[in-house]
Parts: sequence; structure tokens; C-alpha cells
Amino acid sequence: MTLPVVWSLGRFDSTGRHGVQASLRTQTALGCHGCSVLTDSASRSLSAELDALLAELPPQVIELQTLPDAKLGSELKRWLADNQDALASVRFVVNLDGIDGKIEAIALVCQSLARAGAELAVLTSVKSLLQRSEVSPESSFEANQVAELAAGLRQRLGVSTLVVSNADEGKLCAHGVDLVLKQEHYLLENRLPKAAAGHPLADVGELTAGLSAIWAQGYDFDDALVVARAYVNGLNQGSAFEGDEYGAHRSPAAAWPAQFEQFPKVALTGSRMESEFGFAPSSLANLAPFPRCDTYELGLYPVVDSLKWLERLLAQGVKTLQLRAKDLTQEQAEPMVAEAIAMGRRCGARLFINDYWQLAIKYGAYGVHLGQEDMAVADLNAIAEAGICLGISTHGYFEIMRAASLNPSYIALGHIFPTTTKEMPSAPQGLARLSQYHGLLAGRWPTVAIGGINAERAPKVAATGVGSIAVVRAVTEAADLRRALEALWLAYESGQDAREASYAR
Ligand SMILES: Cc1ncc(COP(=O)(O)OP(=O)(O)O)c(N)n1
Ligand SMILES: Cc1ncsc1CCOP(=O)(O)O
Ligand SMILES: [Mg+2]
Repeated sequence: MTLPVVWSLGRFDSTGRHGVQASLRTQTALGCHGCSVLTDSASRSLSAELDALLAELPPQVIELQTLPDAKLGSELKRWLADNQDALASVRFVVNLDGIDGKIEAIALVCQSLARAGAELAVLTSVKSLLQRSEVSPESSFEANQVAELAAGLRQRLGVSTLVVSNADEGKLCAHGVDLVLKQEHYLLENRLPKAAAGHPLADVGELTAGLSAIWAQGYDFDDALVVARAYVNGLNQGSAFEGDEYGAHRSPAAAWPAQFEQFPKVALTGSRMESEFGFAPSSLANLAPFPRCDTYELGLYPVVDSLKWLERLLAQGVKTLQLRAKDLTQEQAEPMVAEAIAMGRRCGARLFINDYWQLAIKYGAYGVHLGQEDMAVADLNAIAEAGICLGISTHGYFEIMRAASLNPSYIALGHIFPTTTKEMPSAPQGLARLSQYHGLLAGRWPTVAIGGINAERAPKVAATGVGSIAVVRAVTEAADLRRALEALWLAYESGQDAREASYAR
């Protein structure tokens, strides 16, 4: 196994609790090889050290915890500019809170990185944001003011991504919030535990270290941030106070986050929090709950594009299925959707309608399936009020948490393997990630795996404990439909023990 390499540029802390040593612990716990470069020792040549490290262990991510003094700062800037090509695919994470007052210095370094074409995220706390904007953190301020100041800071620093964390419970809102500003924006909501005496809460330092380690493993930025926040929440929840003791301290049990409660909620467009920050008017404040599916185990789930296929599958006793007819106008789709819903009802099947949610409401479908983009534009209040089940597509941790915030009827996880049925903008998730995702959601929502699944791969998919296997080609391209369904069912049934074990975790 090849470990991703992450560099931390920061200070030495002889207690081992802060600085590069703390980052190293996080990098190791989260599955990376960490390299440490000290920025508080002027006795060495920084560029010679970075040259040697670049030759031997080129990084996927560089974490800048603190900026060196003016002399080493200029040397670092020069080195970054001289190595633009070699650094073009490296991502950078900067902990602005570790950089005392040197806003010009950090802006210079950021601009030099931007020229290298590198992806660059700067993380800071609300307190530090206000201080840098010359607003007293003690004075009262509104969430929308913070969003405005953050937008200004992002521009001043010239960075693609700025994350502002609020860890001061009660100051900004009653909960912890990460405000993420990119070309678009989003808000992560965290339940903040109280700090125990003598055990300060982990915050931006741990978040930058965790983000670096997870981003280095090929996750998209938003997925990496959500997992890093879950890691920090995990440190701050029970585990931080239950680890082994050393001196007067406890060693937090650092590990890949696997508990749903650790993960932040992603605020939905139209949520109360989005409106507090001045982003979108509140429209989902009184969203009725979506119906629960009658089981966590939706079983084999064929997704097809015609009434003919639905008829054949219903005749074979299939009980969960989807009509996915693309690119029709509402008028063209209406008779097909109406008939599909009537057929599903006659056979006592759970029939989901993809995309055409207005028609699903009009004809009283069992359920609707929506993608992430549809979620933002569909009338979710109308779907919930009509009492229609809702399934949501996801493609990684961030989207899973956004879907979960909606409390839908099921969550689909895809695409697991390469597929030719649909052009996918993201990479296949694979079985290991499917297992992690299902582990988070088991016993809370029914899960559905989709993408490239056939009879040969289905037993491995079922072994993850996932509650349903959705297929297109494995059914529509089968030479013998009855046999294909039998093989897929057999594979699904082989996962029964794994499914039961997953609810108990
Ligand atoms: C069970 C299931 N999972 C995912 C999808 C994909 O839905 P969506 O993201 O809306 O994309 P299209 O299917 O509309 O192309 C699905 N249909 N079913
Ligand atoms: C609609 C959809 N959404 C994610 S993958 C997929 C298509 C899956 O098709 P197949 O089972 O033929 O790979
Ligand atoms: Mg769709």
C-alpha cells in the first residue's frame, strides 16, 4: 500500500501537543506519511531542505501551519515561485490563525501559490476573522456580517477557498458553524461539546491537519472537509476525554471518523441557517417529514426507461423499481408516468419516478428519485406534503451529509463501478468507500448502491451490508431476464448477515 505524503510547515513544540508534532499524529492516524519542516529555526537553509524533501518525498498536500519570520517568509515565497511546475498538482492548506497578524505576508504567499496553479484553502476562526477586520470579537455581530467580512478577506488573500470556523458556542449561533466560501458557498453545522477543564477544544489547527491528510487521499475538497470536521468533532466529543493519560493530559483517540453523530450537517438552501447568514430566504423551515420506506432492505432495484420493462419486471415479482425516462417534456412524460404509477400500485410494488416529481405528486407515486441538483430546485415542501417517499443520489461524504440533512426516505450511493449508462462527472466510489458510507447510514436510512453492478460484482456489493442493489444494464442487457434476476437475487441474499450486523453497529 502506498501512503500519500503530506508536508507540514510549522513550529516545533517540545510538549508534542501542538505544531508539526500534532499534525504528524493526525496524518499518521488518518493514513498518510507526514513530513515536518520547521519554520522557526533560522539556522538552516529552508530552500535546501525543501529541495531535498521535494526530490525524495513529493507531497500531495502541503499544510502551512505558521509562516516563518520575514526572512524565511521571503525565502519560502521564492522557493514556491521557483518550483511552480513541480507544485502544480499539489494542494495547499493554510491555517491563518497560526499566522499572527502577518496578513500581507500570507497574501503574498497565497498569490505566489495561486500563480503555481495550486488548489489553495485557507482556514481561520471567526475570532481571528473579526480581529483581522478590526472588529472586536467581544462586540455583538450578526451572522450575515461574518459572511460579508469573510467574502472581503477571501478577496484580499486571493484564495479559491476560505473556511471560517465558529467554535465559540453561543457567540454566533447556538452551534458550531463552518462557513465555506468558494465560487459558491455552504455552511456546516456542528454540535459543539463543552470543553472539559484543562482540555481545550480541538479547532482550526486540527482541522487543517485533518483536511490535509484526507485531501491527500484523493477525496474532493468538500468531502475531505466534511470528514476532517467529523474527525475534529470526534476529538472533541467523548474520545478526547477517554484516551490514555500522559502527565496531566489525555491523548485523544484519533481515528478515521465512522460515527454519524461526529459528522456535520450541511445546511440546505432555504434552511433557517442559510437565511441567518444572508444567503437564501428561509423556505424549508416547516418542511414536513418524508415518509419512511417500510424497510431498510429495498432489495434488488431495477431502473428502467419504459412501461414495457416495468411490466416484465413486475411480472417477475420485482418489488422495488424506478421509471427513469430521460429528456421528455412534462406533456410527453405524463401518460407514461400515470400508467407506471397505476401498474406499480396494482402489483403492490415500490415504484419510484425519476425527475418528474410534479407528475409523481399528481398521480400519487410511491416515491420520487432526485439528484443533488434537483434537490435545490424541486418543491420539497410539496413532495413531503403529498406524503411521497424521496430517494436522493449522492457521490461522496459531502453529498451524503447534505442528503441526510433532508431526512429523505433512502440515500443512494454511487457510482460504485464504472458505468456506460450515464456520463458521470465524478470517479467511481469503489467497494471500500461504499462500505464506509453504508456504515455511517445503516439503521438510519435505507441505502442503495448503484453504478456498474452486475451478477459477478453483486455478491461483493451485498457483503458491504448495503440495503439495496440498483441496476440498469444487468437487467436491460440480460439475454435471459428470469435467470439474470435470479442471479442478482441470490447475490443480494448472500449479504443478509452483513446487513443485519450493520444495523447493530
Ligand atoms: C437508485 C438511483 N440512484 C441514483 C440515480 C441517479 O439519479 P440522478 O442523479 O437524478 O441522475 P439521473 O438518473 O436523473 O440521470 C438514480 N436514477 N437512481
Ligand atoms: C442512473 C445512474 N446513476 C448513477 S450510476 C447510474 C447508471 C447505472 O447503470 P448501470 O447499472 O447500467 O451501470
Ligand atoms: Mg434525476
